[in-house]
Amino acid sequence: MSRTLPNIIITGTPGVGKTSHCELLAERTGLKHLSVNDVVKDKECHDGYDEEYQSWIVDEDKLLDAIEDEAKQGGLIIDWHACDLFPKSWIDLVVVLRADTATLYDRLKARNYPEVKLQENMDAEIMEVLVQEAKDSYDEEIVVELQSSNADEMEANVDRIEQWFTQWKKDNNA
Ligand SMILES: Nc1ncnc2c1ncn2[C@@H]1O[C@H](COP(=O)(O)OP(=O)(O)OP(=O)(O)O)[C@@H](O)[C@H]1O
Repeated sequence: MSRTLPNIIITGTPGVGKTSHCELLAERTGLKHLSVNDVVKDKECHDGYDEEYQSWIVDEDKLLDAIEDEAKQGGLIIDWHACDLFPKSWIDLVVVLRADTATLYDRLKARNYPEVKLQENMDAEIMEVLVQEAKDSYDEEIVVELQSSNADEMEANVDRIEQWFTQWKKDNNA
């Protein structure tokens, strides 16, 4: 069964602005902001908490089971710092947000991240880990890389994704 609404992944290194983009986009489009972090916590899709990294150890199979029904219906904006776990057939657009390193450093520092986690995330952004993961996991034509270092860029990104959504609906619900 084909979806009447698309599923969009908004991904990128922690701190690039995924949540901020998803919230704004959800308001504008009526799509549902699916914070994977919240699903992992609320539906206990994890094997415990890693104190050193201060993050959940995600059980990907449980996570996929938890969101499968909703994803198959469509209409989700999936907010997560990884993208390779979601089946290709679920996904219509993958947005990889980027931020310049000085900006990202300040954002992560402001969160009081443990040093090891801060360094790992900075390295991931510099090495373009998420861009590569997205390109390796999905057809290149559905992967878009957008800058998110300031408010103007965020506004322009949300406008652009909203336009894509309007076009998708025209193309798929004729
Ligand atoms: N384009 C932007 N312009 C200005 N500030 C931004 C922008 N994007 C994010 N921020 C700010 O950076 C901080 C981190 O943003 P946000 O929580 O949206 O990132 P995230 O990618 O969702 O992080 P996480 O993966 O940890 O959930 C917030 O304080 C947010 O207001």
